[in-house]
Amino acid sequence: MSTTKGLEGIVAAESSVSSIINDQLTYVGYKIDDLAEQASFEEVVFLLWNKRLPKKDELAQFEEELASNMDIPQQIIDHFKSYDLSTVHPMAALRTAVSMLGLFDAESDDMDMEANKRKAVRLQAKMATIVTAFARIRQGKEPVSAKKGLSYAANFLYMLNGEEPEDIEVEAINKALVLHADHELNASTFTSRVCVATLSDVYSGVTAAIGALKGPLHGGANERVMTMLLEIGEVDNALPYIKEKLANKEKIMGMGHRVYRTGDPRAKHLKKMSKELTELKGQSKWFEMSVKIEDYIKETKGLPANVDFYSASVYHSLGIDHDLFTPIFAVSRVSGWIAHILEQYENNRLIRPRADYVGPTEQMYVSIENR
Ligand SMILES: CC(=O)SCCNC(=O)CCNC(=O)[C@H](O)C(C)(C)COP(=O)(O)OP(=O)(O)OC[C@H]1O[C@@H](n2cnc3c(N)ncnc32)[C@H](O)[C@@H]1OP(=O)(O)O
Ligand SMILES: O=C([O-])CC(=O)C(=O)O
Repeated sequence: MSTTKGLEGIVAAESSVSSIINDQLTYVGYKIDDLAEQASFEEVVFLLWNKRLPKKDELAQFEEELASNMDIPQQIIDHFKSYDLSTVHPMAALRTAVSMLGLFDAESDDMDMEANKRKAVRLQAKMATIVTAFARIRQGKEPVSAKKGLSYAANFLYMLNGEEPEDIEVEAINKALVLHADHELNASTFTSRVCVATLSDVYSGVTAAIGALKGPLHGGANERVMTMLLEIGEVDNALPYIKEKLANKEKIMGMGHRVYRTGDPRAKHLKKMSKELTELKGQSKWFEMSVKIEDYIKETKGLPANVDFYSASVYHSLGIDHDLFTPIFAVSRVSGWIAHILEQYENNRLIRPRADYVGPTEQMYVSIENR
């Protein structure tokens, strides 16, 4: 048997959720550039789940459904309060909380498609609340409930900070949520599909996906980009720092991609947002430093910046804690995970590849006394 390390280039599913063709990303055939510039996150979630854009009244109804499902069980809040939160990563808390959510959902194991769609709304709605409640509780504050009439992006910031955000902040979060919503068969989405292809439930699929997103080679890279920028400290230190990392054969976080060769089409939108926001907040050094790194890695290694690279300085300029960057990714990507989970259920077959055995053969068993 021949193997392809990391399953590179292997087509493992048919999907009509999103596509990457010639380095262009579309959601259900709509260009990411159009969606990033014009769509609300709620519109994009509707699109991914229904494979069409909503009409005005459908969108209003969907927004209302999301907004009215944002509260989370008090037991999850109490559970958060019971940890030593100084040692808990919010992605671990999110992974556990989503698994717990399944325990409070009477339809958790109902595999009917309509029941799965109802769970989808509840899960998408509650993800933002889980992340923001965790963030507040560890600061010794009480969680803030969602406010009626605010968009999903605005409510995320409202529940995080306890005050209504500025328009530009909402625009930045909405754009980030739109850009992160789906990405074909990335590692976490593949994980969710493998999980539910056993006919396990939606909560299991999403819990598994959160675990996969957490790693630094995937969603966890955005937090590490900020760690790197902080270590660099000043624009003039950027290139010596990067050269030393490369000399030590270390990877530069936020750079490179398994699929994109010429560039990640999402990065330019976040780059623009990063420039605007860092200038507005008097922190343009984070943007300038990022540009230096991006240019150098592109020139010397031919590697493009990925979606995680500029999202770091965008979130930092919004004053968001760095370990919440990956949870924000999850708050968006859960929409894509769910779209893929529903698609998997619709045309399911167990996902079970083979391994090429390279261990010893023909071993003789020796009893424990004689080893
Ligand atoms: C939302 C997302 O998940 S986007 C990806 C987020 N992850 C990151 O930003 C982490 C940094 N990037 C990486 O680790 C990689 O580019 C990945 C994991 C994204 C994709 O990698 P793969 O397709 O598996 O490529 P792989 O890791 O095998 O690297 C191929 C070569 O490019 C180099 N390379 C790839 N990415 C980087 C990087 N960020 N910095 C330096 N070198 C890199 C590798 O060292 C390797 O070089 P070699 O052939 O001389 O050994
Ligand atoms: O597709 C991938 O491998 C990683 C990625 O960019 C994403 O999940 O958004």
